[in-house]
Amino acid sequence: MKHRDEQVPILEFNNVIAYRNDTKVMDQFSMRIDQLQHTAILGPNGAGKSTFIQLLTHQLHPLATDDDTPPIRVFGKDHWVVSELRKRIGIVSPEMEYEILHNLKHGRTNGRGVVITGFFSSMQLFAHHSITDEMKRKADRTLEMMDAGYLADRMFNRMSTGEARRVLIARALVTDPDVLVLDEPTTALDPVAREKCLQWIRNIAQQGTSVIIVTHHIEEIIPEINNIVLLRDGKTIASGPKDKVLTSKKLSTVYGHPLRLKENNNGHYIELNQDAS
Ligand SMILES: Nc1ncnc2c1ncn2[C@@H]1O[C@H](COP(=O)(O)OP(=O)(O)OP(=O)(O)O)[C@@H](O)[C@H]1O
Repeated sequence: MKHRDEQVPILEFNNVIAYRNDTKVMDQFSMRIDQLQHTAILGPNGAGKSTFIQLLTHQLHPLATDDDTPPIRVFGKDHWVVSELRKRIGIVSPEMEYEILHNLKHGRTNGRGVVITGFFSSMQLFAHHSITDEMKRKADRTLEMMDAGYLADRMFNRMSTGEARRVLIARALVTDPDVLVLDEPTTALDPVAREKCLQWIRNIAQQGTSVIIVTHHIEEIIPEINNIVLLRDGKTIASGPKDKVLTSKKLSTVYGHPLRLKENNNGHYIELNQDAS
């Protein structure tokens, strides 16, 4: 069980304004995620989801506020040593998958090696990284937790997309983070791999790690998610408990098209209202 100060929110974004090049891509974006909440940040293409992740990892910085209130606080603090922050927030994103594969062109790394990069908050292993036996054992244990022990010695660029995704989730979990952030976790997975991936994420959430899923796929909202943030054009359209925010009306607003929210045994999905123009 993790030791946490349950009074301190995991994340607070207060009227965040952010630019990419000269374009304003976050415009007064506010939200809060408390400890023990599992959250989906949902929005259409271009809503600002990748921007949110870049702000979270300090790859991008928000504009300072007029009154010096910190626009972003993570675990109650507005200043972090990035490598320390990355150990407390495990992230899995398509960009990371791409970057690790790209780096592998310059060297061969197996599943264990990819997981070990999580200890160094890096995308590849360098000669100066001193890898301990305990790190190797922890990497193997974390892979086994994801039913991926058999991938420890397999080269990363010889894995299927589903296998690589599991290894990246293990990489994100190897430092026992408080929070796991998943950017469109089931993209490019076949239906079986997708269901398995969602089941592992459910297990992780049930074991006490806060999960944040950033996505435009309603289907990725696992039952454990109890907090929803709807994002469009860099602004918060709505946020709060799932039963209040995940409605046909609010989703129609966020996606800019009339639609109906449906639910079956597998979870939520949407149907477009074809009568609407
Ligand atoms: N480097 C950039 N320079 C200028 N504008 C950018 C840049 N990158 C993204 N944007 C713009 O910022 C806005 C938010 O983009 P972002 O990638 O965060 O959205 P997203 O929700 O992740 O989209 P998707 O679901 O398509 O990945 C978009 O309008 C996009 O065109």
